Amino acid sequence: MTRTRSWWGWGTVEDAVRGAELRELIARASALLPGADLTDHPPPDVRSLGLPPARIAAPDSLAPLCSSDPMDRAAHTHGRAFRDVVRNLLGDLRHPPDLVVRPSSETEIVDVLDWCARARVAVIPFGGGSSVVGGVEPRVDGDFAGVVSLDLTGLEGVREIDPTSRAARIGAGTLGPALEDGLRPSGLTLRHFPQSFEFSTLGGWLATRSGGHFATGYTHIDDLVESMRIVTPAGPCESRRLPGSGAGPSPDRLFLGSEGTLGIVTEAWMRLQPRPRWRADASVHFADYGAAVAATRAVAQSGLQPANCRLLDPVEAFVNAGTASPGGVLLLAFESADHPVDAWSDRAVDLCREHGGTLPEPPRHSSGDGTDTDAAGRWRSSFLRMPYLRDALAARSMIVETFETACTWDVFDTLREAVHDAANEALRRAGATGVVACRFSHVYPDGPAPYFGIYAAGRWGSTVAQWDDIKAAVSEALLTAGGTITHHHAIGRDHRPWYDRQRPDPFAAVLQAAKSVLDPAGILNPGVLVDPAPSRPTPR
Ligand SMILES: Cc1cc2nc3c(=O)[nH]c(=O)nc-3n(C[C@H](O)[C@H](O)[C@H](O)COP(=O)(O)OP(=O)(O)OC[C@H]3O[C@@H](n4cnc5c(N)ncnc54)[C@H](O)[C@@H]3O)c2cc1C
Repeated sequence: MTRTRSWWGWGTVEDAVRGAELRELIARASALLPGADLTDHPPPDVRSLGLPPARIAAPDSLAPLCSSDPMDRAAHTHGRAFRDVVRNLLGDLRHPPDLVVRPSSETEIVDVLDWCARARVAVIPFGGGSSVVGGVEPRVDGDFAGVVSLDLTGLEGVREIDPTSRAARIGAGTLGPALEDGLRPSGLTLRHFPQSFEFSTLGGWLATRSGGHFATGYTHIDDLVESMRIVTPAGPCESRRLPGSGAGPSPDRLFLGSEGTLGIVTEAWMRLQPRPRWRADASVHFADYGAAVAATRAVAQSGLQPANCRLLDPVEAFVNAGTASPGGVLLLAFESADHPVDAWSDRAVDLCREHGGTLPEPPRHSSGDGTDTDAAGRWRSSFLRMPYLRDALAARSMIVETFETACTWDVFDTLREAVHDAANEALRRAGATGVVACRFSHVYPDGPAPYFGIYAAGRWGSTVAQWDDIKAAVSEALLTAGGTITHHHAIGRDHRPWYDRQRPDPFAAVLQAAKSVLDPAGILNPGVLVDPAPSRPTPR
């Protein structure tokens, strides 16, 4: 069945929450927040939005790649954060792109960049459009004649597989499912599964340094890339395929996380792995959250490298897993393509027991052909379903959003307390009732990546302002307590005030210098990550 991408919310129109699933969701929200007004606010008709006319027209040679269709422009106006979805529902599309441009080759990208530099048009690279930090939003200051959204999904496909070195050359516009489908006949996988997997692209992952859902080991896109090809306004740049190299600073590291400000990633050689066959998983309950954190740290520092090591605090366990456990629940999983993992799982469970953990059910072990086991499959589909549930609640005046960070273990307790205090105070200021939940998305030997969720009853028409106030407060708390403004969601436009304070000044100057060399006209994603250096008067 063909599916229609939603212009305003997550995923496809056909997959929106409805029927029994919707009734159950509303019942759960009412139980969590009694008295909340959960009246539905459906999306407006795009034709009624009255988008301003496009300010620019492409030259005839590029016109076939360009669309000024209102539906296209509306769908490329925002990313897919909570605040994006709500603004779409409210019909608040202040900064639509003038044109959506769809190249399908590097030559076309070069031609588009040439035209935009000449005509002073800003270019916003757009992969799947799943940014949650305003990274694809044409909110652009400066003297630009207009803005184009450069939709890169035409650069798609697995183009070449090297089974000997276990790597593949893949087009940057390839969406997650097509990428894995292209690799499947080889028995290999990229094994990179961000929650946005279905509607985000390889180029977007590289440009934002995305994090997959595995908790340790190879889960960041950074570790999976062998070489990258980038088209910059100053010319193409391609790194050599190498398993490792000590030849100076890494060129790939300059472009990883550059968020479309230095060039367009067109393709990359990515490291592959065989599909896992052996699995073991366990859920450990705790009576005390401090003990649960200590157990998680012990597992993270044990060298066992669990695929999943997701500590849910009691609120998160209740809201998202329907489990009541006063100290939270640690979800553990191990997997391997090569050997049974029971011994690793048993050792991790022993470590948890040493910290007071108990297992209501014995650990599960399985082996198979590399497709999901029932439990893993169920977990993955509920994980992929969450953004649809968020949209249904956002349309019913709820504030449902996440933010994430990473910190060293020694400051985690202080950071968590500071975030809770800041969020609760902001909720109080907003007159909203709600809860703050925390889970670890990733763990490292030296610290966790805490991922917070806010679930609150808001006021329709005010939920964006209410969320922005909460977000500013918790961002201050994160930075002050020693965390990072983001662990894997990137900087975009929304995290700039905190990122500018977090990064060392000399590094900011180097980034600015790189920007002036690679994008001398400053047309690429203005406002994201770094501003062009102020122009200096020419010496006489
Ligand atoms: C529901 C939901 C769940 C999410 N889960 C995760 C998660 O688990 N892990 C995670 O890391 N992130 C997650 N995200 C954030 C987002 O999906 C990631 O940042 C993702 O990597 C963006 O990919 P994209 O293709 O959608 O890129 P876009 O959103 O289209 O773009 C993101 C940024 O990259 C730039 N860009 C895109 N393509 C290119 C290119 N080819 N060359 C140069 N620049 C480019 C854009 O200009 C923009 O600045 C989630 C978002 C949502 C809405």
